[in-house]
Amino acid sequence: MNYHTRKWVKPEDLNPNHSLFGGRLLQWIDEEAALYAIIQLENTKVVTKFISEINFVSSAKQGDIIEIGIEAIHFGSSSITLRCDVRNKMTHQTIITVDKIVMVNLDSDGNPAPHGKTQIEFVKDRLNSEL
Ligand SMILES: CC(=O)SCCNC(=O)CCNC(=O)[C@H](O)C(C)(C)COP(=O)(O)OP(=O)(O)OC[C@H]1O[C@@H](n2cnc3c(N)ncnc32)[C@H](O)[C@@H]1OP(=O)(O)O
Repeated sequence: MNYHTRKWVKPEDLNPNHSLFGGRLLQWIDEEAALYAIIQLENTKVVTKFISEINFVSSAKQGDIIEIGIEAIHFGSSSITLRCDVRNKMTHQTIITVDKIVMVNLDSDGNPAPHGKTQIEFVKDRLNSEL
């Protein structure tokens, strides 16, 4: 799993108990999943279809640095299924796990469309193959 994104937990990210607000974390995860799917599928019209059970394992507090990891676990016809782990950057303690996030590739009319992808690709390899 690659941890591409780091976040610094700030006062505006906290709940009334002064720990990281779960809704904020889910917002960050959804955006990270969308970015990951857009890059993999090479299409900016991708939406979140399904998010499986979410396990809040531990909390984060103000000042913590957390990192969001995403990996693709299945390539469907129009969909890509992702797994997500969020952990404390310094201690690697898990904060949240999401087993399945299904993102769907859309055409210009907003309908599901085959993406033609079958495996994880890296942008640097795509650029090298264009040389
Ligand atoms: C990043 C964001 O913020 S996006 C904003 C939030 N998301 C949205 O607004 C999406 C709203 N939903 C929709 O517009 C529609 O449900 C669509 C276009 C995504 C999908 O429409 P559907 O009629 O369900 O499409 P369809 O039945 O063809 O399924 C499309 C794919 O999703 C998968 N899928 C559909 N429902 C589910 C489900 N409940 N769980 C897992 N996968 C599912 C299907 O298996 C299919 O994958 P495949 O082509 O790889 O086999």
